[in-house]
Amino acid sequence: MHAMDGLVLEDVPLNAIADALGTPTWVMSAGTLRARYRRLAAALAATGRPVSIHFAVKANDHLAVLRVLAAEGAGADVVSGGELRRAMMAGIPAARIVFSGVGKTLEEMRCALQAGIAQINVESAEELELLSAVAEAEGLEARVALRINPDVDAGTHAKITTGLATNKFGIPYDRAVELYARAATLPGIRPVGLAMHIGSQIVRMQPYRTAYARLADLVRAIRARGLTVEALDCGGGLGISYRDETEGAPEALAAAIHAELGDLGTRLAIEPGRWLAGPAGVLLSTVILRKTGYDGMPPFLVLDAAMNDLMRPSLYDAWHGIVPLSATTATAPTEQVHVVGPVCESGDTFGHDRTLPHMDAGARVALLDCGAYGMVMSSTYNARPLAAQVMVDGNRWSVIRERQQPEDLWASDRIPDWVEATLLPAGGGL
Ligand SMILES: Cc1ncc(COP(=O)(O)O)c(C=O)c1O
Ligand SMILES: N[C@@H](CCCC[NH3+])C(=O)O
Repeated sequence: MHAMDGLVLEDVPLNAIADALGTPTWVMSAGTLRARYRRLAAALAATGRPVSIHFAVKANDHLAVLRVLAAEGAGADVVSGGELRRAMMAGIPAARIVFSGVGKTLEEMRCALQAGIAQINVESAEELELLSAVAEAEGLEARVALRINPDVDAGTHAKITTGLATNKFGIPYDRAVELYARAATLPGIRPVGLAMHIGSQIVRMQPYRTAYARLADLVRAIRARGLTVEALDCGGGLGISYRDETEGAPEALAAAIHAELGDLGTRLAIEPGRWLAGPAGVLLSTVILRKTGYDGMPPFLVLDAAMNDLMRPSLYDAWHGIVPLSATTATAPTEQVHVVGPVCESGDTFGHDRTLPHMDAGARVALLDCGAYGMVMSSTYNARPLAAQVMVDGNRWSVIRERQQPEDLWASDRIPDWVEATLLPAGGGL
C-alpha cells in the first residue's frame, strides 16, 4: 500500500471509506475476526481437550459479524431474546447457543426453550423456579447450568467486574451445591453443569486460575452428592491491549482451563467477546474544529464522533488509541491536545492530554480497538443519528449498516391528541 493512502484496514484505505460515506463511521475487519477466532481455537485445541467457543454476542451483535464467526464454527452466548434471534438469524445453530443473564423474562425463557438451545445459565434460586414453571408449562426440558459467583476479584475496572460477592451476578458459592440438588428435583429442569464469568478485560491469569479451582471444588462436591456434572462454561473476559497492557494470551487461558478443569471429564466451553471482536474494529471521525484552550492549556480537537457513538471512555475512562488517517498528517509535529466530542457533557471526552500530530478542522482520525462494546452501546443522545457501519475483507468493503437518517430519530414519536401541537416541517439537509 502506497504511503499516500494513509491508514489502511486490511487492504482498504480508510480515507476511501470516509470519502464515500462521511464520518463518523465504524469499520470492522472480517479478516481480523477470522484470524483471532482461529488463534483462539488453535490454542484451545492444543491442550488436547475440546473447548467450544461461544461468542458473547453483546460485544458486537451485527449480523455480518456473527455470520463471519458462525462460518468459523463459533457458537454464541446471548443475554436477551433479541440477541438469541440475531444469533439464530446469522446461522448459529441452537445447539451451540447458551443463554446467560441475571433477569430473563418468562417470554425469553419460552423462546429459548422452544428454539432448543444448548443450555440456559441460571443466575439465582428464584430464576430456577420460574424456569421450571415455564418448562413444565411448555412440556419441554431446560438444560441448566448454574452460574456461580466465586467471589474472586478479576482485577479489572469496578464497572466490569462480575465475580465478586457484591456483584449482582451468579449464585453465591456456598449455596451452589444445595441449589444444584434442588434443580435435580424440579420438573422441566435437567442440571447439566456449572458456569462462571468473573469479569471483562482480564489480562492476568491468576484470577481465572483461582476461580476455576473453586469451580473444580464445586464439581467434586456436587458429584459427592451422587449428582451428574457434564458441562462447564468457563466464561469470557480475556482482555486486549488498548494502551500498554499485554493482551490476555489465548494460550495462557487454555492452559489455565486445562490445568484446573481438564481432568474432570466434562464438556468445556468459553464465552469470549472483546478478545475476538475488539481489535477488529475502528471508528472513523473528522475534526470539526480546533478550539484554543485557556492560556497555556492544550487546545481541544472537537470530533464529529461523540460519547453517543463510543461510550467506553466516558463510562469507564477507557483508553482508545487515536491516530490520524492521512499519512501526511501522521508526520506533522506533535503537540498535546484534548480530544472531545460535540455532545453537551464534559464526560464526552475521548482523551485528555494526548500527544498527536498537529491537526486542524477537516483532519480525520481513527479511534482504535472499537470492535467490541462500540457500536452496540451507541445511542442517539443529543438527537445524533447512529453512525454508518462498514465491513472490510481483503481489498473489498461494503456498507453493513446505513447511516441512520435524522428522520428516523422521530419516526416512532407519537404526539397525544390531547397535546395541542402543530408539527412544523423539520429543516432538511442535515
Ligand atoms: C456472562 C458473560 N459472558 C461473557 C461475557 C463476555 O465478556 P468479554 O467480552 O470480556 O469476553 C460477558 C461480559 O462481560 C458476560 O457477562
Ligand atoms: N461494556 C463493557 C464490558 C461489559 C461486558 C459485559 N458484561 C466494556 O466496554 O468494556
